[in-house]
Amino acid sequence: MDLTITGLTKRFGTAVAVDDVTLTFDRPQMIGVIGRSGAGKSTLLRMLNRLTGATGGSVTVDGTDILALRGRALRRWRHDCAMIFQQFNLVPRLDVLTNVLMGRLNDHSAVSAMLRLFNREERLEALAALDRLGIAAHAMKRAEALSGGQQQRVAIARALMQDPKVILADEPIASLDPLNAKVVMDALRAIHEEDGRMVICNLHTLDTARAYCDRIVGMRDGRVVFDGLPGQLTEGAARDIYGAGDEFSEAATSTSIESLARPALAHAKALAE
Ligand SMILES: Nc1ncnc2c1ncn2[C@@H]1O[C@H](COP(=O)(O)OP(=O)(O)OP(=O)(O)O)[C@@H](O)[C@H]1O
Repeated sequence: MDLTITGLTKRFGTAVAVDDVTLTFDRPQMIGVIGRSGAGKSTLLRMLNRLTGATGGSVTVDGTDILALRGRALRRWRHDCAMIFQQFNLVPRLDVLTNVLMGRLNDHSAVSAMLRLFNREERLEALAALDRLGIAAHAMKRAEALSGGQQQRVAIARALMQDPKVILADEPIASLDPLNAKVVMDALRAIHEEDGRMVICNLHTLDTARAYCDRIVGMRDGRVVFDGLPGQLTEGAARDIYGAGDEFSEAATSTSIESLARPALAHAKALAE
């Protein structure tokens, strides 16, 4: 899979949120996008799945112009490109299983989804996705009864129901404590490694990006100011990205997730239980 972003720009009035960004992702890596608040990370991701329109530039996936898609073709792309949000975006009063089945909304009307008209095969698939994330035991609970880390895993299971080629995760751990952050990042990493899906993950924190990502893109004031391997992200490079002076401290961008060897999903599940 080849995702090519060329000269991508987004203006809100006179403010430039994303400024002439050019990036090529030519294989399904796990990519971290880092930068301080307001750097343009969310806007970049939202343009990729067309939640936000672009002001200029292009995005192509295997040669198809994503920004020109309409109707059925746009729905198909959104199906291929699942999005995970900081605030999980579950339906709090619905049970976990139905929330996961919502990942199939494209194949059902919203009405049949609310009436829970999913077939047995889909329900088993949703349960399997929850099991993979270590939370099948919570399938019949209301989503709002789960902890933040569990809710984010429900959101990941919902994304898996789309069988996406790309998972866009917009600050998926920003609302979580370090242990839950680790469980969620382990799950995203395992999904990337085991399924070969591309994961593009906005992160506030350097250490998480270094520990989990194959490639790191640093943004500052809407522009890409770093694009390299985790090992190339030196303190000097980090200073450039965060626009910090001598007072810069990596600790200020740390989630305290220890840079442990990445466990397989089964291990992540055990950790979470
Ligand atoms: N809908 C909008 N209307 C106006 N300005 C916006 C809108 N969305 C984003 N912006 C502005 O665009 C810039 C980039 O915002 P964006 O949310 O993409 O940054 P970010 O790096 O994701 O930040 P954070 O980590 O805080 O989410 C900011 O200056 C923001 O205020």
